[in-house]
Amino acid sequence: MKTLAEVLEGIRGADEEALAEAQKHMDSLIKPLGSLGKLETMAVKMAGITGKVKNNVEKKCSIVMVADNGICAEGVAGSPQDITLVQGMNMTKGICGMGVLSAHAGADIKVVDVGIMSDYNNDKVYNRKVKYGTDNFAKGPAMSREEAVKAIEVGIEMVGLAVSEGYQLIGTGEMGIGNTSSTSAVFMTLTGESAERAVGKGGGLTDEALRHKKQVITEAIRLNQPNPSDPLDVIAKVGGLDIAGMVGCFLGAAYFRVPIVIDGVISALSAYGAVLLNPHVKDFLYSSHKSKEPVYDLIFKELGMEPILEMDMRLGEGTGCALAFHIISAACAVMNNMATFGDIQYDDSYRIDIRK
Ligand SMILES: O=C(O)c1ccc[n+]([C@@H]2O[C@H](COP(=O)([O-])O)[C@@H](O)[C@H]2O)c1
Ligand SMILES: Cc1cc2nc[nH]c2cc1C
Repeated sequence: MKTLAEVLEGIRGADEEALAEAQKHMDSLIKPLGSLGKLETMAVKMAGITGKVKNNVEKKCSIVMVADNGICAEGVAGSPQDITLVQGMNMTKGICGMGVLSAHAGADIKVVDVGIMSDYNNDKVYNRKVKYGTDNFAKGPAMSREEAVKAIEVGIEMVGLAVSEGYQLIGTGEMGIGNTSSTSAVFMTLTGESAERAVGKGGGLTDEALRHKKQVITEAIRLNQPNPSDPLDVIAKVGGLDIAGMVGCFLGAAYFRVPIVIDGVISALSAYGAVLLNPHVKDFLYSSHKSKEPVYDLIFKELGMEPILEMDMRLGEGTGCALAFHIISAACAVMNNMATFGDIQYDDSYRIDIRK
């Protein structure tokens, strides 16, 4: 099993030679230059990850980090806290939103208990419980730095396992009532952003409850004083085990050189955390849908990325990744299967490149 330190040390950026070769092949295909837009950039990006121009992403899975968040005690979430456990179990049966959409996309699911607050009987769950839910970060740190590192290493381990099983494309997912609070708290600390702009209604809140959520998060940051230039300190003090587990997935994907898809707002924040820990991680990231939770846009601006779908979704779980899988696979089909001008023996010198 890889440690966080080994992974941070071992991550390398995109394969520049493969990127250049892939761009050359893409530009030789029978179409106006750049006319397949993001499908082109997605297919070329894949080459930078794998080192190969042509890639197959048919074997794919989503890794779902399930954990409880102690901040729920403050009344910041509209859903009952035990939905975390209930949905975690439902995910192993494939009956929840992400289960149905993943099956539809031909993707497998790995459900990981990185911190559910209760015990259960389900051997389909990867039990990697770091602790029985985070502590309430309105009263003190959510967890210790060591626990945050352990949860990150769970994510790294799960991606390593998926890669050893032959998975070629990884999705991220989470289930953790209260985790839009930790997501906003981490982002506000890292960037200095205000609660007004960075806190939303998550799974559903009244306007009054939203005002309370903003207050609780602002106060919690003041109480814990996380160090904005130390992402691990921030994740430990005002983050969550679900977030830490996903940070580990993104770092692991970069280390093992496999493409990984960002899901909704919690996943986006985790990707941002991983990029802060090692900027090369960005070379391995694919976006999916734009989450309706307001901090999503702020995170994506920091990441310098754009979502590929706008579907008014805000369920999380890994639902957006399941949709993106179809499109990433389509991008690879373009690179793999379209003919070149050379193949059809047609002179392409008339083509004008109107890309910026
Ligand atoms: O992924 C998103 O963009 C997203 C936005 C809002 C809510 N969620 C899901 O809802 C839960 C968190 O919402 P909340 O209100 O309990 O903090 C968590 O289990 C997420 O899967 C997910
Ligand atoms: C049922 C349910 C499923 C969820 N999945 C993510 N957040 C959720 C919140 C609820 C309430």
